[in-house]
Amino acid sequence: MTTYAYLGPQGTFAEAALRALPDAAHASWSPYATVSETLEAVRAGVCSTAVVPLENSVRGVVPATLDELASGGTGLHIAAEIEIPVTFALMARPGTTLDEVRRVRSHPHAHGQCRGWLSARLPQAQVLLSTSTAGAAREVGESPQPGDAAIAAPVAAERYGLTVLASGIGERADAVTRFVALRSAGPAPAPTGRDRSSFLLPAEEAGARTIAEILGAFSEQGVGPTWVQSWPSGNRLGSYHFFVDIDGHIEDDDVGEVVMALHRKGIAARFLGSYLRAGAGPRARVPAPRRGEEGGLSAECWLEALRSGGGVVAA
Ligand SMILES: O=C(O)C(=O)Cc1ccccc1
Repeated sequence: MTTYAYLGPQGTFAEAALRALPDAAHASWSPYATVSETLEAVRAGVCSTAVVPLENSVRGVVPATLDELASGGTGLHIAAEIEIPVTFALMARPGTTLDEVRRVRSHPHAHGQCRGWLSARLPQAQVLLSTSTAGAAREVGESPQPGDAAIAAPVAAERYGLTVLASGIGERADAVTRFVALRSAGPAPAPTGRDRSSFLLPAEEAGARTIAEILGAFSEQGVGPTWVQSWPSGNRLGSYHFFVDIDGHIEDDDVGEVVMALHRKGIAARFLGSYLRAGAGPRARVPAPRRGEEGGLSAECWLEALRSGGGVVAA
């Protein structure tokens, strides 16, 4: 039986992501307060798999998760990815009205997606950060202070006895967050034909190479990265680790060729896992270069437009 650790407490989006995993109904789940503690539960052997947020379609990556993956000591591989829609509600203890709200607690990614609403409706409210949305809701439920509110998933209001004062307060109704399930490094699950693979190119390996050289190793094999993130190594300005995702499985020939091509360039990529990719889209591969000029500006005209200061050009 899988034993899941997830970014808790109950009512987080991470919990919703866990629920979406195929074996969730037959697994045990334990909430942890922070991303680090969630991953530590797996490293310490208390749980087999950790579910943590990786990236949001509006606010971008979750630094705590990338920090852990980049630190090199995780010894964890991605076993699954889950994408779930995220919608936000403002909630407070029963009896509190919107006019009385003085402090709004939430996860930084939730605050970041509700800035417009907060500045329009609660411009004077103090923003307080919590380690998760449901953590913020729980703090408000337990807080004796009047005027406290939280931004969280509507389900967290029920869980912590709060009243929803406003819902759908995020900037984008279609916001999505990508979560990953991480477990101890080991052989990847068998290829399905709809897989994704993740790699970390550590700063010390990428060294003086340009990003073009690094990404060239992928495109030379016809493999287009679907996700690239540079992440500061902390050593000095300009020293980055690179996270790269590609469609395909480590067992696939072209993915294997990429790994070998990187190695020949002196870059020992760290493998972060092959797993069934979320979404049913086709495998991403490098498109053929544009040859004709049909239906658009010629490449020369486009360059000329940019050189003359035009960013937006009517075709
Ligand atoms: O705090 C949560 O509920 C999480 O799962 C992290 C998060 C917070 C805001 C948007 C997406 C994920």
